[in-house]
Amino acid sequence: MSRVGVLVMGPAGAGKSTFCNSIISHMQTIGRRAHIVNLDPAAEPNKYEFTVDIRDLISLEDVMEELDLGPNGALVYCFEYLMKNLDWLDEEIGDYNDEYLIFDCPGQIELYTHIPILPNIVRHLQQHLNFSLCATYLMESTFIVDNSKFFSGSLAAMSAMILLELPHINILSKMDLVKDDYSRRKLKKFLNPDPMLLISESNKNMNPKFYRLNNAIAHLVDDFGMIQYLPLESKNPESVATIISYIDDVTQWGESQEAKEPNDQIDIEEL
Ligand SMILES: Nc1nc2c(ncn2[C@@H]2O[C@H](COP(=O)(O)OP(=O)(O)OP(=O)(O)O)[C@@H](O)[C@H]2O)c(=O)[nH]1
Repeated sequence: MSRVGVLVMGPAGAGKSTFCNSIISHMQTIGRRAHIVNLDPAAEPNKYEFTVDIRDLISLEDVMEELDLGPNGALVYCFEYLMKNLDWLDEEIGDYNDEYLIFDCPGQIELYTHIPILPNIVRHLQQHLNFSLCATYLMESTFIVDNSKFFSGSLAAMSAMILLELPHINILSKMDLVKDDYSRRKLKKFLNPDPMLLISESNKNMNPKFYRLNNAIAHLVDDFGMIQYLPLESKNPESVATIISYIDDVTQWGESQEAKEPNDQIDIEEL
């Protein structure tokens, strides 16, 4: 069997590291071997030890200091450096066969929009290291309680989907923080969204230019037709297990399971 890799992506603070840790803790419970590969050169100390850590190759702090770069420029430099030293990654990942590797990615959004570095790393993992990969993209549910923020977040998620061309799961994280009924009902609409319905509900009193921008993005999301989300509460083991079962489906880990229709089986109220 090839190895399974899960890319955990999303903007800063979306809950990526917490989700990685929850996956590890779930895997420990069910007796599956899993490891975190830290791809964030500015990562903080983590609950679980990183099995592979980009900071052993290069650290953001050193690059900022030595090359006098800001954090974003330094991050791009770190990834370009990683691209030139992929043999380091090969060696570190080495013999982790039949195991589950979780790639915790940095939160800089440009990595998922226009810089071609992540796609190159993805191709390397697939073609050189024989990984079966799944991308997850986390978006914090509390940020997107209004339609405009939902559209802009979905644009970023869509951009990651197009850039990476991987089996992809979009996730609304920190669902436990959304407590009032109105917001929960609203978020339910976002799980399997109808962009044209959402834009028709938008406040017509908004600035006309802003409305036209939202309308244009809504049409893009609608044309693309593949934006859906799964809800996640990282501290709820059942919620984490559900997401892992979808990852297993797309990476074909273990015995093939019956295909599931996302969101037909998950309801916010069930969380
Ligand atoms: N209530 C709640 N808090 C969460 C959840 N997931 C993450 N958090 C909190 O959100 C904050 C940010 O979480 P991280 O996991 O560090 O987010 P990240 O995306 O890795 O952040 P960066 O590495 O800075 O990009 C932390 O304080 C977490 O405890 C969740 O499901 N529910």
